[in-house]
Amino acid sequence: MDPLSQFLLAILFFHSSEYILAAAIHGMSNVNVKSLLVSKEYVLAMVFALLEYFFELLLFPGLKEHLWVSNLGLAMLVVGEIVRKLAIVTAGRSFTHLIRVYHEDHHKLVTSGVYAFFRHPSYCGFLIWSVGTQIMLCNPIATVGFAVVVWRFFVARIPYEEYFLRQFFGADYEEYARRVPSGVPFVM
Ligand SMILES: C[S@@+](CC[C@H](N)C(=O)[O-])C[C@H]1O[C@@H](n2cnc3c(N)ncnc32)[C@H](O)[C@@H]1O
Repeated sequence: MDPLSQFLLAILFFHSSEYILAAAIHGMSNVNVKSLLVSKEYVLAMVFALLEYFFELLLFPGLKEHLWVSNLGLAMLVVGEIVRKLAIVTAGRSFTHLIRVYHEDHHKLVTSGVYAFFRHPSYCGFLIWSVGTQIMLCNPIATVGFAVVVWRFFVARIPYEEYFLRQFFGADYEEYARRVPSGVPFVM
């Protein structure tokens, strides 16, 4: 299969599986179109990626013929998808797409499975997945762009999320955070 078809399939699989998992874990009545995780910024980024792909295919076709680069991107995409989905399944009802700011009884601190290796496995997985999509398309500009934008997004999000996790789980979260790395590069 060519990289463009793989890219379109990867996007379709990622979003439909996010929706299906959210519905399976939280119930159909608790999911809506937002569970597809498609924001305006995200659509713009993907349109930019496609424009770069077609522009370079037309002007520098040789750039798109590095099979090993495409396969490296495909491998990253698969690894990222697996890490993220393992995180969602492991955290179960504790995993919500929106960051919880109030504690609910069924929200338990998860420290097992992939959470024993990283505090933010789903973010780590998404970072690998998103950069992998661009390496697979042999898109040099979008590869750097996606890495910087997605990384910056998580750099801002993680302290906010952990502020509430510390409020909910106190010393247990402190001890967990001391022991387990974030999983996102350069985030302690
Ligand atoms: C989109 S999920 C992301 C979870 C985690 N940051 C990750 O990358 O796998 C965000 C929700 O997960 C919850 N959460 C994050 N880490 C958690 C943990 N170790 N145990 C339980 N809930 C957690 C947060 O309270 C938040 O509502």
